[in-house]
This record gives sequence, structure tokens and C-alpha cells, in this order.
Amino acid sequence: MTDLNEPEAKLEALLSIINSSARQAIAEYKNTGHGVPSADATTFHPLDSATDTIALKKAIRLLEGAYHQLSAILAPPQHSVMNLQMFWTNIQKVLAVDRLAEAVNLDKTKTARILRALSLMGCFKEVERDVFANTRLSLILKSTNNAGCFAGLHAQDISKYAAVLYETPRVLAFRKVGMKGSYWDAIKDDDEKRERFHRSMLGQNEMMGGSAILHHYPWDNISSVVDVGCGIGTFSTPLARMFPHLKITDQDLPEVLLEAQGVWKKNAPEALLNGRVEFVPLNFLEGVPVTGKDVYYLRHVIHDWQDREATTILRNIRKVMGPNSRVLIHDCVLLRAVQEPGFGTDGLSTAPEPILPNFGAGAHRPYQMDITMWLVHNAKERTLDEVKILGASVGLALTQVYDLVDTMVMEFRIA
Ligand SMILES: C[S@@+](CC[C@H](N)C(=O)[O-])C[C@H]1O[C@@H](n2cnc3c(N)ncnc32)[C@H](O)[C@@H]1O
Repeated sequence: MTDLNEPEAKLEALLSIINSSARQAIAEYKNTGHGVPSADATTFHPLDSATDTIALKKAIRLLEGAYHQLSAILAPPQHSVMNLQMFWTNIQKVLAVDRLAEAVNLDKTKTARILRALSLMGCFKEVERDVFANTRLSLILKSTNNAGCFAGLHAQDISKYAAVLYETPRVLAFRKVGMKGSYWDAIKDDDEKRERFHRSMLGQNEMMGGSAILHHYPWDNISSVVDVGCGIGTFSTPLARMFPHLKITDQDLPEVLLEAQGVWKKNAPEALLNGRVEFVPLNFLEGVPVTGKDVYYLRHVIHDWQDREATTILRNIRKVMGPNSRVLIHDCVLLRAVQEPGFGTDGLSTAPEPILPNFGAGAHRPYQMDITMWLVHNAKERTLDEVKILGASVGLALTQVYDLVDTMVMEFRIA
């Protein structure tokens, strides 16, 4: 058996993971019947818009984990540290590109410098000196795309908060840049900001592959779903379209529900017409959701809150649950980098050696979201054990975990 403590054996193992995971990803593309995307494709591949890409994402998580580890071992540390420094500035480059459409009088050579730097990573292609074409990667950044909207939000707001964190790590970055109250207070009366935020939630869902839960949870055996903190119905609108038997309740702050109704009218008018969806305003810190439904679903809600508020939200839901009700908490879950006695894996995947057990750089999206939650809400992503403790504190027990790679859906029932 190979001894992975041997430096060279470790390199060989990483190379072999890179090879097998890349081949797995290639097979996923080929399975669609449309072949693999080319490096400078100018249109999207059909798999780019699929709602269930778990197999592809699993392969990419291994690929990213292995190649980052391999290059960190082989590159001089002075080289790798530069990549770390680019962590936030990368996002700022996206900002420049996003604004490019409006900024017609941006200096031409400076514009070209930005595009050229981005093209190193496959975002734009320099077809001749100073002439750039879109690629599949630059197209997704257009502000008209939901993912582009999410990237824009990060570039414009989150990177500002990151700079504050750098200056004064002990403050809540969001407040330090002059914002009052909570993030939700700040966007409450600003229609444009709210619209941008909720569109970026659509983008986040596309980027993190959260819609896979539409394919993997047994929705056929469920009658009623409450989308708690539904936003504009990012989850519940496609759910209603895929499962016409479901009765759905959308609950969020009143101003958000008004927006949600407009989106439903456009995207799922049939559900409105036949009365399958109701809109019930809720402040989940102060009141309880509608009573006795089968599923209470919270996507990217619990991670917005510290433990005290998260517990209040769950306790309010627990009060109205019937004996067969379940709570589905859908968030990123932080896998542990070291195995610790007393903490099992709860059936969660761990990466093959020598990749770090939490997939290393392959898990950077959940870890990046964790930092974002800190910057914006002074909140966090959690480990599975931390979510279990939250549930147990209000009498809920974990019954099932659906691993969607970047996010997980954790099902809880009354303990
Ligand atoms: C990160 S967004 C997630 C939206 C949606 N679940 C999704 O996946 O796109 C969090 C949601 O919580 C809502 N929210 C914040 N504070 C709330 C409160 N006190 N009561 C009810 N909803 C609240 C926000 O309006 C927002 O729609």
C-alpha cells in the first residue's frame, strides 16, 4: 500500500485524483449528448443551466481540492501567497467588468489591462491585441444574469466590508461602513437594493446548485410546504411548477412578499390562479409561521443569524409543527479539516487522502459564504454538529441529510 507520508507518493496520489475527477466531469458533459465545452466557448453548454448537477459538482470539488493542493506543494510559497492575496481583489475585478457596460468613457488601455488579467483565467479572450471576445465565463457575469448580479453585489458591497474587516477586525464590517441597524433594515425602504439582493439570491442558488433538492427530496409524499424567509420565491416557484399537487405558503417580511407576488405572477401564474399558493407576512423573530404544515423549509435563512436568533426562529417553527411536520434547513455546511474524537461524519463525504478531509480548496464556496455571513450579518455558516445543537435546543432531531455538495439540506423532526 502506498505510504502517503512520502512526499512523492502524495504528489502521485493528487495527480491521480486530478485525472480521475477530470474524467468524471468530462463524462458528465458527454452524457448530455452535447460533448464537452471548449475553452473559449461563446455560448452556454446545456449542463450550465441544469438544476441537478450534483455529480459534476462532486467531481469538480475533488478536482479543485487536488490541484490547489498540488500547486501549493510545487509552487514557491512566495508565488502561492500572491494567489491568497487575490482572494478579494479578484472579486473587485468583476466589479470593474460589471460596470464596463455603463462606463463607456473608461480609459481604453486600463480597460484592456483588466480584461487581459481576467482572460488569464478564461474570462474573456483576447482575439487580437486589445480586441476581446466574450467567453462562457464572462457571459455569466453580465448583470442581466442572476449569477452576474450576485457577483456584482459581492464586488460592490462585500469587498468594501472585507476592506473594513482588514482595518478593524473586531467590528461588524457592515456597520463600520456607515450602515444602521441590520442588513434587512438597510434594504427595507430601498426598492432598488432589495430587488438587486433578491435577484442575487437567484444567482446564489444557481451558483451553489441548491435547486438539486427539487430532484432529491421526496416531494411526492408531501402535501404542504411553508417557505420561511422565502424571498421572492426563488425556491417555492420552481417547486410549485414541478409538483402541482403541493399547497405552498410563502412567508417573509411584508415588503418582500409584495415583490414575491409580482414574481409569482410572472413565473408561475397558474399556481396563483388555482389558489395553490398563499402569502402570509411574518417576522420570524417575533411570531410563528402558519400552523401544522408538512414541511417548513428555510434556505439561506439560519446562516444569516447568530445562535440566539437562529434558535428563536426554530423555536417559533417548532411551536406550530404537527406530529408529522419536518423542518428543512438548507445552508452551507462546514466540513471539518481534522477528524476530532466525538465528532462523526454523519454520513457526509470526506475527501480521499491526501486532500484535506473537508476537500480543501474544493470547499472554498461554503467557507467563503461563512466569511460573507460574518461581514454582512455578524453570523456564520455552521458544521453539522452545530446545526444539530441548534435543533436539539428547541426539541428537534436530525433525521436526514441531503448532501448537494456546496449546500446541504438537513431534515429535522420533533425529537
Ligand atoms: C438570504 S435571504 C434567503 C431568501 C430565500 N430563502 C432564498 O433562498 O432565496 C433571507 C430572507 O430572510 C428574510 N428575513 C430577514 N429577516 C426576517 C424576519 N425578521 N422575518 C422574516 N423574514 C426575514 C429576508 O427578507 C430574506 O428574504
